[in-house]
Amino acid sequence: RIAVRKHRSNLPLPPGPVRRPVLGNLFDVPTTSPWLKYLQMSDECGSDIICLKVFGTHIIVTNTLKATINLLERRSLSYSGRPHMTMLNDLMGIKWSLPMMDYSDEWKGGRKMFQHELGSDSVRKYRHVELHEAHRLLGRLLDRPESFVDHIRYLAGATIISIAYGIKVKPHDDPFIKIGEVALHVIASAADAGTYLVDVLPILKHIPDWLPGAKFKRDAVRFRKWTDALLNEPFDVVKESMARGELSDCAAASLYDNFCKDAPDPSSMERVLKSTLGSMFVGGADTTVSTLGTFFLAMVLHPEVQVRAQKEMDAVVGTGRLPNFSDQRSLPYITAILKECLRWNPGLALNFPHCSTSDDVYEGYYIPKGSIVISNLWAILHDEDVYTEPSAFNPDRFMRDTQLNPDLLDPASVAFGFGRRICPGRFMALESMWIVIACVLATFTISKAVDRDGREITPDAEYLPGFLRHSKPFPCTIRPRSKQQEDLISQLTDL
Ligand code: HEM
Repeated sequence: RIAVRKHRSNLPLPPGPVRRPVLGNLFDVPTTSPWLKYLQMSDECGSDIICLKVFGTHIIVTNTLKATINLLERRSLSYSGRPHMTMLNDLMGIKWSLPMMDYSDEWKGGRKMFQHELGSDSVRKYRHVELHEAHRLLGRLLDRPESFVDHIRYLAGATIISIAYGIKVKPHDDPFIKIGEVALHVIASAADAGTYLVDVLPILKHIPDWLPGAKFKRDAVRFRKWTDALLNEPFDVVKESMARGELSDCAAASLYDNFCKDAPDPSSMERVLKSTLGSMFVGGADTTVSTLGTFFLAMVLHPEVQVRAQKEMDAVVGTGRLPNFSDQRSLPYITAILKECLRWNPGLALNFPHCSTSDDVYEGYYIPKGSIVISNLWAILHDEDVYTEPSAFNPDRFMRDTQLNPDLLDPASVAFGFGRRICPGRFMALESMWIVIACVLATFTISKAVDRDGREITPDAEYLPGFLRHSKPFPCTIRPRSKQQEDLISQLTDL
């Protein structure tokens, strides 16, 4: 049943499921594969924008590119806030981080610093770090191919820690990598909508810690140790290196020189610097893991794609060296694979929620101030009017003749969000993922694992629950393509 409700503004809210008294749509908020359920609601309502109401809060979901761009980009001034999440912001104290920060001058200061280091041009100065970490990944894949997911996670952490803080992590068991992994894990579990009742009823944050129902407060104390460590510990190392005059070639050094050194109020700029670096760490340590995991899965399931990619690689790079960034233009099919990974199984199926900061009217519907606005990225990236057979993994869709087709919607313009809150790490993420995919395809063949009876194991291509999507663990075989490729890796001097 569909409800069209008149609001006091006299205009209807966007349509949505019928509301129950008091609880509203509490039981209509989907917990599994919400992107599919929201799309279904949208079809049932005959509207690309729908509304659910939970305890007085309006949740607006945009299911098409048109509606998303019209709200989050064309009216970005009114749609760039973030909803307040009591568990993360107040109890775990991560309101210092850019993704959680409200639209404010402090947020603008952090974005400016981000842009200064990781903007489309400036990010190029960190290519040597991305290449170095890609090489280290190859070495690890040679030694312990079965742990490929751990290696990708290590790569993501090591890359961002090096770029942000100039810290070269240890080859194994690095304490900063550990901090990143645990902090990201606790943030992800606290961010999952519906995990903590205190997010729905913020008043609960005042109940005493010892009450049986106050487990969330004890969780928050435990979690906060890790998120505080993420913010403070690498920054302490930066300060020590700076005091010794040894900090260079990283975002911390460059931002300190450009924003803090001669600032009228250096200590307040240093606070922004610290939280910006922490935001790089938070944003960068787990996101690329999701898309690179999808890449390994896709290669196992689609050997024909891998064969074609390796043919392109051999024709351009040959077999006597590894690819580097200067090969990018000559390797369009490798780029097409990355685009298809972002589209086929986007890291975030639903965009990080925005919050509207003024009343608005869109296509005759009333959108009240304070609404939570969620864009259904998965629905946009699986729109069959744009991408034929959207559930198929087919990088060729991005090719025209032998080049990239500029007319097909680039998944990167969707998967990283929209408007003023668009992911500021996207250029770095794209560069880092591209070089990893290129280096892996140049040196290894990824294929199905076989069971004890010699039968191939086909992964079921399922994903774990959570707002950041990681594929369920699957076995696969990762072997060097030839002795020559194995030697190329063993001879790398920067491992
Ligand atoms: C495949 C990799 C990645 C994906 C799919 C991704 C996706 C996203 C998305 C969808 C958002 C929300 C945008 C919005 O609200 O409209 C976001 C925000 C953000 N991302 Fe990424 N991201 C990736 C990598 C990174 C990296 C490598 C960094 C850091 C270097 C980063 C840092 C951030 C930050 C700080 C925000 C919050 C921005 C704000 O609220 O102003 N991300 N990302």
